[in-house]
Amino acid sequence: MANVSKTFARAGEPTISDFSLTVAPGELVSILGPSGCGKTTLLRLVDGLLSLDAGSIHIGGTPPQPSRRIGFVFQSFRLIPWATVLDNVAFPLELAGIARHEREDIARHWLDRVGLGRNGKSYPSELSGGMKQRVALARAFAGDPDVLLLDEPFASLDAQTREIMQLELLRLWEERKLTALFVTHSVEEAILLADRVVVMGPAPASLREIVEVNLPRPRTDAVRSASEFLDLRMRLTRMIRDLITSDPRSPFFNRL
Ligand SMILES: Nc1ncnc2c1ncn2[C@@H]1O[C@H](COP(=O)(O)OP(=O)(O)OP(=O)(O)O)[C@@H](O)[C@H]1O
Repeated sequence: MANVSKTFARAGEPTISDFSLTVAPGELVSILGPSGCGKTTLLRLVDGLLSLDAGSIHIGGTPPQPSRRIGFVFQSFRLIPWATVLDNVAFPLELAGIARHEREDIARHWLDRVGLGRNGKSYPSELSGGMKQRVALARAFAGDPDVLLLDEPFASLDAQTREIMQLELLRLWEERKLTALFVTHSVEEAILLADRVVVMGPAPASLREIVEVNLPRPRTDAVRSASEFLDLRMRLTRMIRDLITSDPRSPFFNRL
C-alpha cells in the first residue's frame, strides 16, 4: 500500500495519512499503536470494506475487494448464534457457492486442526471464549485466503487462553504461510508473532516505525525470555507510551 489516506467525514481531520507499507507474501506483520490511531481502519481499507481517499492498495497486483481471498478474524468472534459450529465454519464457503458435501468436509478439516473436531454440532453459546475464537480461526482458514486480517483477536480472552491461542495461530500460519496483518495492543504478542512490527501513531504521521523481529522460528514460549525479546519489548513499550503521552488529544498528554 502506498501513500494511503483516509478521512471520515464527521471526524474532519485524517485518521490515516500518507501510510505506505509493503508486506511480502507469507509475511506476518503486527500493528501496534495507541487507541484510536486508525489500526482497525487500516484493516478495513485492506479488506475493501472502506474506500480510500488517497493512495493505493494492491493485494497480489489487484485492488482490495471483500472476497474469500481475504480472511478476517475479529475480537468479538462474530459467529452466527443460531448456526452450529460446523455451519459457522462452512458459511463463507456456502456464500462462495461450494457444494454442501465439500464445504462440510473443509469445515470438518479445519475444526479438527483447531482441536474442535468433536464440537461441530454445538452452538456458539455452548463454547468458551477460547473455543469461539478457534471457530473463528477455523472459519478464516477454511476460506483458504491469501491474506488474513486479525483485529485484536485474542483481546477478550483470559491470559492463559490467549497464550495458547497465540501459539495455535503461529502453528496454523506456519503450515499455510499466508500473509497476515495482526492488530494488537499487546507489545509482547506483537513481537512473539511477527516478522516485523509496525508502530502507528495518530495522523499526520500514521506510520511511525517498522521494527524487524529477528527471533528464530518456530517461536515457542522460550522466546519470551530471550534477551532480544525483552529488549524489543522495552523499546516498543517506551515508543507507544511516548506516542500516547505526547499526543495533545490524549487524556494522558504530558502525564508521565
Ligand atoms: N465509520 C466511522 N466514522 C467516523 N469516524 C470513524 C469511523 N470509524 C472509525 N472512526 C474514527 O477513526 C479513528 C480511528 O479508529 P480505529 O477504530 O481505526 O482506531 P484503532 O487504532 O483501531 O483503535 P482501538 O485501538 O481503540 O481499537 C477513531 O477516532 C474513530 O472514532
